[in-house]
Amino acid sequence: MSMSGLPFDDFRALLRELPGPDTRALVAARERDKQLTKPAGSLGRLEEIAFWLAAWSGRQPAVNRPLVAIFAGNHGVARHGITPYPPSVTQQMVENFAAGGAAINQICAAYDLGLKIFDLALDYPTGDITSEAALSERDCAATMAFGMEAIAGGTDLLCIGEMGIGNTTVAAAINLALYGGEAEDWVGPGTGSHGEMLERKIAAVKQAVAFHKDHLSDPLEVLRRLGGREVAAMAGAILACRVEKIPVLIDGYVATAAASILKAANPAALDHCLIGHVSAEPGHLRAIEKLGKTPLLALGMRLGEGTGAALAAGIVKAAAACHSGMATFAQAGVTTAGQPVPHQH
Ligand SMILES: O=C(O)c1ccc[n+]([C@@H]2O[C@H](COP(=O)([O-])O)[C@@H](O)[C@H]2O)c1
Ligand SMILES: Cc1cc2nc[nH]c2cc1C
Repeated sequence: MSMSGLPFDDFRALLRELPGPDTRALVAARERDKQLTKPAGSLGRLEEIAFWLAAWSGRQPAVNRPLVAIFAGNHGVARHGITPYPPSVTQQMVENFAAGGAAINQICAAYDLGLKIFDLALDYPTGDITSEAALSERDCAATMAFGMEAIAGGTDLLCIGEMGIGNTTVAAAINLALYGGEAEDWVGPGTGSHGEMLERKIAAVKQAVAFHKDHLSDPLEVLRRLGGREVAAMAGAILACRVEKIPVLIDGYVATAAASILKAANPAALDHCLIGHVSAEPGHLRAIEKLGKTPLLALGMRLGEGTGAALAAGIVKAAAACHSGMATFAQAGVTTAGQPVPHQH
């Protein structure tokens, strides 16, 4: 997209004019569903998923090129001792993804999903959100635009994942800014912060939101000040999918925080998205409820790296396959529900 005026202007315009669902494809899917060889409604949520795919892809439900995108970033706030792992682990895990050794690699192989990793200036952590903005407006907008390019190679279902030591602190700060409440409502263990480390994490989130408090009514300012590069890129990718008619599965606590920025800017902005899995991170369910969504899976995972979304992609693939592959009653010569058969004694 071309950048004109202030760096955020194009995103603000895009967020105001988001395309709606394709009602023709939605009606066609509802009609087809009625004819499939199953009792009406018997595929439960799989039917809803098929309708959602139709509405937001604009065609008969199909998942032929599912893709997991992992965005990786590093965070200045990590210097406060708020996470048990050093920021160098972000780069090391990026290498592990490339070598095929991470959990997400195995899930992608098991479910036949593509995987792309986008590492975002890992040697240059974002600003420490407790005392400065994470990103300049120019950097934030450029990173959102970069995220929009994640789908350039083509996909028909995007799973949004991330990797970034310290980013559950950033996600908690975003949620506190967007939704209020107490820092304790939004801060959880992340990779394993407990005791004094968890107290420092809570203090950092409080301090960050207090420091930026006069600038948090604008969701893009929340992203720029309290977010990070992978968070901005995820927001951009979700937005690009809306424009390109690509349904989206959102992963855990951090990916949901990125999505929440868009929802705060336009209440309809996440209608093309489902939450793949509710993380064990305690604030995740609360954040999902704020979005008015119901996660597809609850497996007690708290890994990130797109794993929850990727597992849910298996269900979405199955929903599309049922909808598009099943025979109709007429094709299979199966009798439809009609008048009740007289009761025989
Ligand atoms: O997405 C989640 O629900 C989630 C919950 C806990 C941890 N993570 C991952 O753990 C990393 C951030 O944890 P932390 O403790 O360093 O903030 C980052 O790489 C995330 O992908 C992710
Ligand atoms: C090892 C490790 C793997 C991860 N994957 C996503 N976040 C992660 C954080 C750590 C620490």
